[in-house]
Amino acid sequence: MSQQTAPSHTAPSGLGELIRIAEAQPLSPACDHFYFLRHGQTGRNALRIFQAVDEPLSELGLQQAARAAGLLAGEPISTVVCSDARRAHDTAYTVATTLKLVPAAQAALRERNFGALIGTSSANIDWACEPEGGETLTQFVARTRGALDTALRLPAPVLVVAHGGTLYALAALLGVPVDVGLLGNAQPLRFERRGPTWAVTPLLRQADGDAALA
Ligand SMILES: O=C(O)[C@@H](CO)OP(=O)(O)O
Repeated sequence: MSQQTAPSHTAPSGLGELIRIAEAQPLSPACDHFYFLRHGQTGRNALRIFQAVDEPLSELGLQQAARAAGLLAGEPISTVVCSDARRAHDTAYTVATTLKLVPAAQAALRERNFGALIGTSSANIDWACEPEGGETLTQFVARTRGALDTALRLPAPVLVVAHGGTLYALAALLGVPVDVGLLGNAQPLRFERRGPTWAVTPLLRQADGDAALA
């Protein structure tokens, strides 16, 4: 799983706009900690192409999901909630099975709908763009905020399995600085309340290559 080059960790274009929108509507979960997992790699992640909801995990993605399941197996997780996009659901199912849970799939946790950009290169992604037939950044942040607010009211600790965009929005909604190095596929993260602020700790500090980052 480490045959690719190390990630460059360069923040994508338009991320500041996403953060500005999210920070104006902060999220205040009642729980004191939860977990987040971006899905395993897909073939289109590796090629850096915007993908549809039916994109499956690649062979590497399946291995990453199994690795994440092993890392999360020792955590006392009570609820697994996931995006209903195939790549997130299949990752969540692998992890939840190890935890003897069943993931609850939510369309509201999907990645931003990039509309007409789906099928084109995401190498120079600009989160501030307004793709034809897709969601605006404001719409995406509002939808994601609502889905996360609902998910984090479920029996704790909760594991959310979703997307890179979900993680950018989540971090900004909690006021946690975005570390692009945490965006690699299937790297389990623990979010924890520390007084009035939140902190994020990776359960795995291993990236499988920047091809998966967008
Ligand atoms: O489509 C992508 O390349 C990214 C964008 O962040 O989404 P996902 O995390 O679903 O791979």
